[in-house]
Amino acid sequence: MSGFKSVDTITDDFPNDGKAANCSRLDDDKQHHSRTLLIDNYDSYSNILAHVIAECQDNSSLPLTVRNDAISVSDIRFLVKEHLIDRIVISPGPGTPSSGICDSGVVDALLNAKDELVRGVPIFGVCFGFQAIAFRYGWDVVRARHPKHGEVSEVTVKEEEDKEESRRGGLLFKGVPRVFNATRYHSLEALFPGKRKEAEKEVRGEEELVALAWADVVESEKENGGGGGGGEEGGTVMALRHKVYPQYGVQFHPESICTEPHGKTIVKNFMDIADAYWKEKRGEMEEEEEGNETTTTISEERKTVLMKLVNASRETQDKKSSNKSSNKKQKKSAYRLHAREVSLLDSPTRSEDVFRTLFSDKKNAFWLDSATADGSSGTNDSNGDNDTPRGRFSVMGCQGGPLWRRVEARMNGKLVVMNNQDEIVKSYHHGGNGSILEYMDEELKRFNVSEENFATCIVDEVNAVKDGESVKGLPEALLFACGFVGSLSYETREECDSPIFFANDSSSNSNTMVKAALYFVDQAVVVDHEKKMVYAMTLTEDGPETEDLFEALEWLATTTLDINRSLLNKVKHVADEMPKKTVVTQNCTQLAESIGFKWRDDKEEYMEKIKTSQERILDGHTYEVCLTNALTRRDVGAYKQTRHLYRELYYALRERNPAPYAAFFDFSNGAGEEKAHFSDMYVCCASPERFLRCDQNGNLEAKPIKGTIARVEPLGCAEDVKAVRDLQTSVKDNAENLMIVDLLRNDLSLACEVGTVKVPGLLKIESYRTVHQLVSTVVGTLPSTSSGENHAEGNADDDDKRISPIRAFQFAFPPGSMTGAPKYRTTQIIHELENEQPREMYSGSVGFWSCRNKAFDANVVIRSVTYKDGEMKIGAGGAITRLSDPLEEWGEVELKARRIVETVAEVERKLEREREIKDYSSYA
Ligand SMILES: C=C(O[C@@H]1C=C(C(=O)O)C=C[C@H]1O)C(=O)O
Ligand SMILES: NC(=O)CC[C@H](N)C(=O)O
Repeated sequence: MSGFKSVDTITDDFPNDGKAANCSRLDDDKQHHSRTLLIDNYDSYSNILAHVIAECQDNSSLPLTVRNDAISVSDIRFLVKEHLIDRIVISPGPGTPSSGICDSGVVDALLNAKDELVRGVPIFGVCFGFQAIAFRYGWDVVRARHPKHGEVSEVTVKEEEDKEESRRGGLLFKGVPRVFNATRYHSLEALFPGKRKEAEKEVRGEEELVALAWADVVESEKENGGGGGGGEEGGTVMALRHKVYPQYGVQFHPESICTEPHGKTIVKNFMDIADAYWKEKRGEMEEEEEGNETTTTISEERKTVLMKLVNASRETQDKKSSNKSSNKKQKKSAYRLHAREVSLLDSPTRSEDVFRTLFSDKKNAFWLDSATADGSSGTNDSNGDNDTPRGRFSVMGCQGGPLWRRVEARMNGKLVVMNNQDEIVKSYHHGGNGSILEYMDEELKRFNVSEENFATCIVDEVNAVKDGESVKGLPEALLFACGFVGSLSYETREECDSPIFFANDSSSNSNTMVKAALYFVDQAVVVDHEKKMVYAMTLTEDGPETEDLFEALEWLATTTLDINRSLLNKVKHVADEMPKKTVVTQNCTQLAESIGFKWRDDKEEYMEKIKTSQERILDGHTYEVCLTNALTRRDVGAYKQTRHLYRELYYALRERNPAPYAAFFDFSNGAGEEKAHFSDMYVCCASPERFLRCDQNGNLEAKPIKGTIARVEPLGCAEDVKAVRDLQTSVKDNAENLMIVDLLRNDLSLACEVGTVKVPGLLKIESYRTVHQLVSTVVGTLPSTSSGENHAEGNADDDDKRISPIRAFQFAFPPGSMTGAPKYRTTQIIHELENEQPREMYSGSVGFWSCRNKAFDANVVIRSVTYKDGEMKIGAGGAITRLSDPLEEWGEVELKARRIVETVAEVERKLEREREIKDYSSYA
């Protein structure tokens, strides 16, 4: 597998980048502050494990986390000797310990270290880590008889009291019921060598490991603790310990949401065992080490690097706690938000009317559309299981005022920025590596709208609100206060922890591909569906009455007039023109082909790829693969015609497939400079899935979807209700979802404060026009310094140290529901299976990144049709697990693409008819 870093380099992209190194030894009182080294085997659950460890450590400090190829045994020896670490946790991970360095990096050498100092360090291995320990002591690590991914099993713990273990300060399972539930993610298992076939049996020394717990135990074996050492006729070994060294391992995942609360107890028990061990051993070891100065053989340079990491992780923690109370003075923001409001009360007006009246014929129009909440079209057809509103605000606009920008980033690092006069103001390779996320972060820092400004933003009432209170100021729940809106492609992942390797790197195709298309918006219209209000807002430079300010106020006045016009001017809706239901007898593929589309992988090819994905799963390389396919069509139409088509397409799509995170973007490129520098694109998206939202206070929320079942007409009938039940009880769908929930917990953990990552909603049903979905909610909170008042300070030094909301986005991107887990390895597998084809906007994220404290709300781009430079594209896919049936998965892909394909077919038919009538009348 390409892309793995070498063993003896510590990566500079380590998230805890620290200050200048300080090689001094720790003060004595900190010395025995148990420090854990977490070796991350490129897993997608390591960050949650880090949080669990932090919760178990005295001062909630995070472990020192290092990838398995970024540290050497000599490094570890140095850290132990300097009392900088005194226990090691080996994370889960893809692959097998039997592959040696390839999958396990330093782990293999660590477990095989000869010197007592390193051998003596207490070690706790999780899943891959567990298997690595077993492998080290001669067990076999082979394909499991009962592979499980995201499934919860009963684990039975050996009951007898173990004197040796108690001596070390307690048992690994102290306080855990004898039989408890734990989540498993493994394809391989550790088998006791004695159980191997006679012919293969090797002569080995005394057994060094003791099995402590089992799963998959048949009833008759429960009596004797689960089948001895584990083996063909026994259960699957779930926990082990070494007889002499304080080394422990568990095959299940203690950090999974479904192993709570026992997972944490087990980790804490390991910590206690390690503490007790050191109490007894430190003195002894030190004496031995006295005369043995040769054991740490790393260079001064290397020591500096290691100290930098240690200090950085310590600092992160200190910073988190100390900055909480700091109440630094706010520097005044240089930009100001102005707004006016129009009431929609007593009016049947919908956001579609507002968009059509104000922006339908405008250049660079966009619409972040909470379509499910939009008046009559928004039949919020949830079955009541999850009644929270799925989208309260819609944001729309077009080419705006003096601060407005059009931005496009390419894969080759090029960034082009155009102003509202159609002049290119910037065209460069940003920061040397073209980081669009960095660019956005910097710009949002510059344009920050302080909380004070947001709260006191004067909102002129246009229509006095009669009944009920009149609203003063913008609603607190509104995160958007101008800022970036747009679309980040799936390939933006190259700026995240998900490197891309194109075999044909030099091909101009991969280089000039659009990575991101955005507008920096300084004028926008916001519809509040809940309060039935419309706001026009604009961002201006703060200061005395400038011409810009005058123009901004004038824009507010004319825009509110236009909004009023949309109240009177009842526009034609798609709903009025199109049949609600079409009777199409062709299947999705036939229909798509009949209008000129072609799948990238036809049914046979796709099913073959599903099988390959499953092979990779069974080999232990991945637990779940979100595989996707794409329908494409070459479509070079006249500019005007294309613009018209995509607007009509979007109106129809939102009507026929209302979704809470829907969006329309006109990224067409007109003429002149714009044509010369920008791609010609449209995004029409009816996504039901929120990727990530961050509010003004740094509270993050992800709502991953996994589990899809078709609805049965008439909606709500007994069969339709049965479909909900089937989805709720499906082992496969529940497992898929749990895997992604744990993945998202992991992805939020990297940025969030320890103890804040929670799952307030697990496996809830949401129902849409054509499908029921299983949805979960994962939340977390950024350290308080990263949000709130401090942003306005503009103090670069301070700001750089904080985890900005965009960094949190970057840590979590690409959406885990579109990759599967573990993300790092799985995205590589996907890249290979999808013929190294970029997914482009599909699978990426559309949303806003606001000037209000960098709050953002971004979806997962699915159920979409996109257009770029002459190609129309509809992506669709689904999560593949060991339990997937290839034929059913193909059906799911067709199901997801179907409504989009139907909509394209219908709209084109309608436009064709209109053209014929027009031609006919002009002829007549
Ligand atoms: C890949 C798609 O959807 C993703 C996969 C889902 C699933 O496997 O059930 C559900 C929602 C999305 O996260 C798609 O719609 O194209
Ligand atoms: N979660 C894990 O660590 C998995 C370990 C190993 N790759 C397996 O599949 O069994």
